[in-house]
Amino acid sequence: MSLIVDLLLMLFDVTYSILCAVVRTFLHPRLKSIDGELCLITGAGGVLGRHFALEFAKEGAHLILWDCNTAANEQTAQLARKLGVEVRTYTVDLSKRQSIYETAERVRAEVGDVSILVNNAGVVAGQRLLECPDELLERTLLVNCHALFWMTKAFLPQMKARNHGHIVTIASALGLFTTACVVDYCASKFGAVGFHESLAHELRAENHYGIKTTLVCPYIIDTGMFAGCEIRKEIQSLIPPLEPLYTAQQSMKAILGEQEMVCIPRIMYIPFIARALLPWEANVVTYRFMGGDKCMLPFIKNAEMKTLNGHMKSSNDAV
Ligand SMILES: NC(=O)C1=CN([C@@H]2O[C@H](COP(=O)(O)OP(=O)(O)OC[C@H]3O[C@@H](n4cnc5c(N)ncnc54)[C@H](OP(=O)(O)O)[C@@H]3O)[C@@H](O)[C@H]2O)C=CC1
Ligand SMILES: CC1=C(/C=C/C(C)=C/C=C/C(C)=C/C=O)C(C)(C)CCC1
Repeated sequence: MSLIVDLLLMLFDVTYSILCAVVRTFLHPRLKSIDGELCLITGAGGVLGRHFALEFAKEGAHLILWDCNTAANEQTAQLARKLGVEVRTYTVDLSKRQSIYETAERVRAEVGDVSILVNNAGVVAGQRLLECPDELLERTLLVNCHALFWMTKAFLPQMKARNHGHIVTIASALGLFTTACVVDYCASKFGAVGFHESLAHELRAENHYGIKTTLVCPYIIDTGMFAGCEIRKEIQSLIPPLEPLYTAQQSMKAILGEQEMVCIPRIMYIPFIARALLPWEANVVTYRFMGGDKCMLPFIKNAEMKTLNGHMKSSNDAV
């Protein structure tokens, strides 16, 4: 008898959550205030990280900015301070667990408890598997995936103690479906998606309803990180690379609306669902038609040129 009651309740909850999601899609959800909250952003010297810092500052959040690039991080801090919030910067190597734990300890001692954690820093090797040095492959996994464990272990305990906080994972569309020549990146972002979802379940199972989680899965963003990556020309005009500011603003809407997951643009839900529903070969031919199968080849060429020129990525002066 209790099974039938539970089943009916579950079906009611399923219907209710679908209706809520549909309503959310068409109406503007209520956005929470984060005025005065302490927000930590990793990769804050980078293009998207800088936009996040400025968007959070506009909402009145005080900032802790982490990056390995001290100069770029300071530039972000200067821009954010002009918006009237307190900003502290920390130089940290996210590929090193000890560096994360030591810097987290400093943040706790010097500033206090972080209530919003935005795991944004990310890297990509930009080479074919067999041509890529092991260290570069390993770095992608360490920065994009392992760092999520150490960051969360460092800052979640204080959130739990107050039953208040928000953990944001900047993953990727390539954490939901894959393409060729980005094995390190896809493995790390699939890892990030799995990490994020399991953590969200863990918090729910423990009734920590005050701690929110948001997973952000963007398509190509025009930041330079994936410079050259392109799909079939005719389709590219239908799905152009995202503007970094637009990506940050869409992500903010999801974060402040306490949305669990967002694909940017929304059309990225289609290849995500198709990957699960269609046979493998059906996905292969669709990708081939859309130029998704070889989209990384010009990007790899680009990355090779940059390596030959002695630097791995273009500058961060886009903001
Ligand atoms: N660009 C795109 O097309 C997309 C990006 N994303 C994701 O968005 C996030 C932001 O990307 P984007 O702004 O484009 O990238 P950027 O390269 O502009 O920014 C990344 C920042 O992280 C820093 N960083 C790299 N490695 C470390 C490390 N070991 N320790 C500390 N900081 C580090 C970089 O420093 P440095 O400059 O010195 O390397 C840089 O400042 C990433 O997670 C990325 O995977 C998701 C979808 C698409
Ligand atoms: C594979 C594939 C596509 C191309 C996806 C691309 C090019 C994604 C790039 C994402 C990046 C660079 C993310 C970075 O984090 C389409 C045409 C959308 C749909 C068919 C399958």
